[in-house]
Amino acid sequence: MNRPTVAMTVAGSDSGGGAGLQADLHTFAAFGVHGTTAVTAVTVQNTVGVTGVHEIPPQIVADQIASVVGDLRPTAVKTGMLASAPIIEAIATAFREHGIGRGGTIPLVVDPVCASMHGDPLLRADALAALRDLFALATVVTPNLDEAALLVGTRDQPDAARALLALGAEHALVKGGHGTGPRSRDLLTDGVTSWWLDAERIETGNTHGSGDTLAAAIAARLAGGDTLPDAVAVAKRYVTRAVATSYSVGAGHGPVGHPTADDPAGHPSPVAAAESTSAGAVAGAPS
Ligand SMILES: Nc1ncnc2c1ncn2[C@@H]1O[C@H](COP(=O)(O)OP(=O)(O)O)[C@@H](O)[C@H]1O
Ligand SMILES: Cc1ncc(COP(=O)(O)O)c(N)n1
Repeated sequence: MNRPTVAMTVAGSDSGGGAGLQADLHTFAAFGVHGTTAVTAVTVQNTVGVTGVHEIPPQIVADQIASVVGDLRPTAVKTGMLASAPIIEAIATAFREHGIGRGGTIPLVVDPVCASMHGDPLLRADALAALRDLFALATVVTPNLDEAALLVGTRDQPDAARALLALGAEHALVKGGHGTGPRSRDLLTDGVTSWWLDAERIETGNTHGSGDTLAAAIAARLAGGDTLPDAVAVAKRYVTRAVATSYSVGAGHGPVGHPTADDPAGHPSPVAAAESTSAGAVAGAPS
């Protein structure tokens, strides 16, 4: 019997279905990956904003991780909304115990979610230090420009990336979705090689869940065995299609779409430097 590739998201629930673990599961499904979850918080959320947060007890979050890893054996993990310092600390301990992240065998994508696109907080203000500590386990950390400013004090992509690597992340992917100009450029670096992942900026207010979708797509590809730069190149192409297929629902910001991926996880199609260059990425020294 064929067994599917398995990935796990450690994230919050968005009752509006556009972001959080709902976006992650849509993304995993689009890549043909079986998605599993450890829920950190339940948000009361729609397309207009977040009006409530219920945090899950830290031990229950850790137990979900142990339960899933012990049975379904995910081959990549991503994190999204983590809510509080005690939850982050319980997750970090569970990750170390189960070989998730640097020093282990299971790659880890840390999307350092701090607020919703409406500006509603999704992380307690006193949890920033715990979140920074988690970066030492990350195969890649994927802040947007606002999160980069909050976490490392700069919106300059190369400067932010360097600061994130100094905190222990193996790779930094500083996203440019919140920038200005006709292109939406993300910077990936491991400190030696850097890649600008460049795509057209699509004119739409419906980008709810774009960051979650990018990070989940990276995790889906890592779960299928891609290298990190290959996974990011495929994921960037995917999120551009996701934004292009976004739609209006509700009165506020609609979600990105989740079209079937061109490159399902588990079916390697190496993209590395050569092909990602043709997709708009440029490899070179950090600048
Ligand atoms: N309007 C857009 N057109 C094309 N790509 C976009 C657009 N907005 C965001 N992206 C891309 O979606 C991904 C998520 O970016 P960003 O919006 O910065 O993160 P977040 O959702 O965490 O705030 C990035 O790859 C970014 O370049
Ligand atoms: C539970 C949860 N997780 C993550 C986000 C971030 O998504 P966005 O930046 O698109 O609002 C969110 N709004 N809700």
